[in-house]
Amino acid sequence: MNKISENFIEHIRQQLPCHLSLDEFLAFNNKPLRLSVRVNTLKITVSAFHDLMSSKGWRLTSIPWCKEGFWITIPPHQDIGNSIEHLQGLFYIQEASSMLPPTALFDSDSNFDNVLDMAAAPGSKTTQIAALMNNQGLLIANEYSSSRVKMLHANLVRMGVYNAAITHFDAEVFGQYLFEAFDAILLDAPCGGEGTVRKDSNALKDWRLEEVHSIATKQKQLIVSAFEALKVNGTLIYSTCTLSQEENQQVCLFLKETFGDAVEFISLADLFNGANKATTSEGFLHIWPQIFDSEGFFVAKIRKTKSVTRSQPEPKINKNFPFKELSIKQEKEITDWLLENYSISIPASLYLVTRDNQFWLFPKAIKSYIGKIRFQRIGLKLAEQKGKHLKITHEVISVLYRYQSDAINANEQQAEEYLKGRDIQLEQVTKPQGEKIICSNKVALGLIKHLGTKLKNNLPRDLVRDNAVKL
Ligand SMILES: C[S@@+](CC[C@H](N)C(=O)[O-])C[C@H]1O[C@@H](n2cnc3c(N)ncnc32)[C@H](O)[C@@H]1O
Repeated sequence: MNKISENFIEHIRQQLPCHLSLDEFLAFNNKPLRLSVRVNTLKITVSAFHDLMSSKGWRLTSIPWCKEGFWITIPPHQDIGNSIEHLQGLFYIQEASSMLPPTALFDSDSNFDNVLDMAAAPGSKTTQIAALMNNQGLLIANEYSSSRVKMLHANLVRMGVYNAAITHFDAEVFGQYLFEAFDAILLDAPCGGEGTVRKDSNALKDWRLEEVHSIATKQKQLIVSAFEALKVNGTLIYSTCTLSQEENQQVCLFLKETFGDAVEFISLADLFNGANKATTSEGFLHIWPQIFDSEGFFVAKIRKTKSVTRSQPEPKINKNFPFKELSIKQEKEITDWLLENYSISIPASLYLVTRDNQFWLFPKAIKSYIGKIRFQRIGLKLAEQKGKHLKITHEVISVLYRYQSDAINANEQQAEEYLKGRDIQLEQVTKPQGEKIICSNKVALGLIKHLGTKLKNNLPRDLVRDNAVKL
């Protein structure tokens, strides 16, 4: 039994809609969650993924609000988080209700040139948004916690994202630094996590109303910042994995009180078949765990109908940007090197820059944001100059490589060995072939050096997984 504070039960009794039963709510909070994954269409199609994983004994059931999302039943003892397919970024283990905010943002085939994800780590929704943008335009992913920035970056690389830039701020700064600058913003706010008790049995053990109020104060500051950073006609999604109205409806209503009719709530009642079962009178989705047998969640969709007054003056612009664009000649040299040695073409939406002895690929759409805010990391690190030679990075292989017949296609045993950081012995001795890309299921794993007798492992040490496993 999950420990649920009596104070919380009393509090939620007052807020539970009258057509839902408290007993059922408590019973669902003690039910294990259904396992769900989202297919990463930047690396594999849904149908190819379906075929691949069915062959490993998975049964996939579609999630009604996400075309790429599936509840899965899997054979016992499969460690899917350490599987080759997971480490390759073919899928993200993501709770079904957490797929809703990006779906709500990209509803009715919306296409955005620039998106801000204000509280992004570990990146489940950032990587979902990048896939919905098909890696085009610009996706700024912000995270306040330093250790979580690292996870965010690792997930962006694993999932093959190249249209992103990472910032590392308290998200309150965006309204001031990037006023009315984004077509679309997701504020997946830090919250009390009351909807997560099915995966975190202690989530409701020490619940206190004062904490709810304190988090709600922060959420109000963050939603105001988000709204100020939104362009006119832009779309804001506000979401949480908590249930109290203080952190949900009341935060959105506070935004409306602050900005009046510049704030329009867009109803989510028709987002998917059955959404109306969880829709509030304002058109928000308030997902109680028993409605769709999921985590508890809240999603609001907000449009900005007109410009608002800046609450803080425009800050001084920082002109010191250490990266320089390449000359046409240098750019051609690097592009040819990449194509000839690794069969990688640079996508048209990226451009090359250099700093010290490094070469990077930035999304072109970043140009209008440079100097306005400090970035932690932009795009992809491509290569480093080592003497006369260029050394390619693992991240470029992982993100940009598309299968070619001259790659080494590892079998599952070899792929597992490779991800464990081991060399792969060859059954037949052949002529050494030098540096090559090794793939599994035609998706890159990384680099090896073909020595004739074995494939020398060149996976970066921080990506070695002792527990990597073939399913
Ligand atoms: C609900 S989680 C985000 C989950 C993420 N969107 C995902 O789908 O993977 C909230 C995140 O906000 C971060 N955070 C907390 N305070 C913040 C602040 N003031 N500004 C920006 N991010 C903040 C937390 O560290 C946490 O990573």
